[in-house]
Amino acid sequence: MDEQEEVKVKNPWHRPVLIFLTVFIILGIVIMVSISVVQNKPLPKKYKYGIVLDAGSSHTSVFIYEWPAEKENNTGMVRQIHTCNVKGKGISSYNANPDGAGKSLQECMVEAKQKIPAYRHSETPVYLGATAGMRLLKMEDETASEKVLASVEHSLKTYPFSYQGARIISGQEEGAFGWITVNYLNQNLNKPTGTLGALDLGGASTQITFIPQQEIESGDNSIDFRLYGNDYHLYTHSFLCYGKDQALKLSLSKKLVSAHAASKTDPIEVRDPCFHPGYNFTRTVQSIFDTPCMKAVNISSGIISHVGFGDWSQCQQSIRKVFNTSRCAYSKCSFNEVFQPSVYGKFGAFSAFFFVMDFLNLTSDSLAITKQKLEKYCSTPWKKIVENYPLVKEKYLSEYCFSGTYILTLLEDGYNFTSENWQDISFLKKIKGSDAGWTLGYMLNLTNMIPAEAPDTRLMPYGGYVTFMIFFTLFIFVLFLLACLYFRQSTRKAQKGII
Ligand SMILES: Nc1ccn([C@@H]2O[C@H](COP(=O)(O)OP(=O)(O)O)[C@@H](O)[C@H]2O)c(=O)n1
Ligand SMILES: [Ca+2]
Repeated sequence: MDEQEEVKVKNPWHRPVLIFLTVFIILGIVIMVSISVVQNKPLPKKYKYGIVLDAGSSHTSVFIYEWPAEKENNTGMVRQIHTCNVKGKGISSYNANPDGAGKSLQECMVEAKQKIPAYRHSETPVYLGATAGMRLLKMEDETASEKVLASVEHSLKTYPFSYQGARIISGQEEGAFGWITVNYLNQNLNKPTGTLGALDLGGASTQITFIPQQEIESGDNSIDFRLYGNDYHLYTHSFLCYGKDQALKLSLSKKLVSAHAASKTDPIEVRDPCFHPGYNFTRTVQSIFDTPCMKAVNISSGIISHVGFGDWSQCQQSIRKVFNTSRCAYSKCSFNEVFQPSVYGKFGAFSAFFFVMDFLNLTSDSLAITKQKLEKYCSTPWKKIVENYPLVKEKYLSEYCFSGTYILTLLEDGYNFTSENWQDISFLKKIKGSDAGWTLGYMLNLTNMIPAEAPDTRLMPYGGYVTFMIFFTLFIFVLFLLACLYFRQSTRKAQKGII
């Protein structure tokens, strides 16, 4: 046995074998690390696309979305890359000329073809959702609304995309998908953080959606979702006819009816505190009553003289008359006998809430200051307003005093916001570059891009994984070297002992 050990210690091949082994191991580690880096390198990003047309009461917008093909189910991955505003009015205005509705989409759809790479066209879904303007047309003339939808369907099918349907979405869908959009973009859905309520103001309807702290007493106002493994129980309501354009007609019709009762002049003069002093515009009675939101009235004169006198507090009084708050069959209501729990948490207010408040520079003041500023704005003479904003169309310019006052009254008297929680409302247009609105949520839902359960995630991110592998391999290598060193020393000791 001693003889054998002596032979081993004195073996002349011992050192070259050790060197060879070390080089071999280093080479092995280098190869292993290189393969792991190459293997796990992220592939060049490929994108997928989706198109949603928001056929609103006042106009149609085309939204193009993009997302990395391999990360479909991760939250916050879809982003808006382009919008196109269709020229002219909303599709519901083509009731007498349905073919025009489809044709109106042409320019924006051609633009969509240019924005999306051709190899993706055939797999890019296109959805059209129509909101309150078409809901009203359907109530007024169902055949006309079907013809308009058939016309936009025919038009959308002529493009190389994957047509997925054109339909009137319900008020609940409009509210719920707006809520999903803002919370998806804020990446609230897979975290235990609070969610953001959604306030959407259109021309013909308005939506309020949030997670309440109390029970939802009416089934129509309740919506349940399971998203990324969390259950959401939402309150939502859509008020048809309470978009800002329809609300203006409601309010004007009430003023017209009382002016008609009091005055014998022809045309009837309607004095309006919601329009600037010096504003004077001739309207037809028909232009106010051309909506199913009101019962037709028997007013002989076809013409009214609409005269402004700019008094904010009287304007608010007149607007309060369009909200019926006298009856409520639940523990609490917003207005028109609609159940609404107390508003709770933070809210994002978008669409016309933002356009109007942004124009009036009222997006970040307290409720008291907001009222003061609005009062001053409404009392500014019309001549001065026109001078101050030469680039804004007079029709839009004339309505901001009404719209601002309507927004305040809707939020305070309608939804029961107070000066304490006014600052919980953020007036916003976009979140991280994508418009707040129902379209993104609608597409995410229809393409199943928000899973009910949280997707499986990797143990560690790519960079962390590679770093870990390199350090771990080096660690093992160092251990190996130490072992070799130890082996060498112990054999030397053994050698000395023998000699
Ligand atoms: N730059 C803009 C764009 C729209 N708007 C208004 O925002 C509202 C958009 O409503 P909409 O067409 O989406 O109508 P709904 O179908 O949602 O009721 C209309 O009242 C437009 O006049 C605005 O005030 N400023
Ligand atoms: Ca809208």
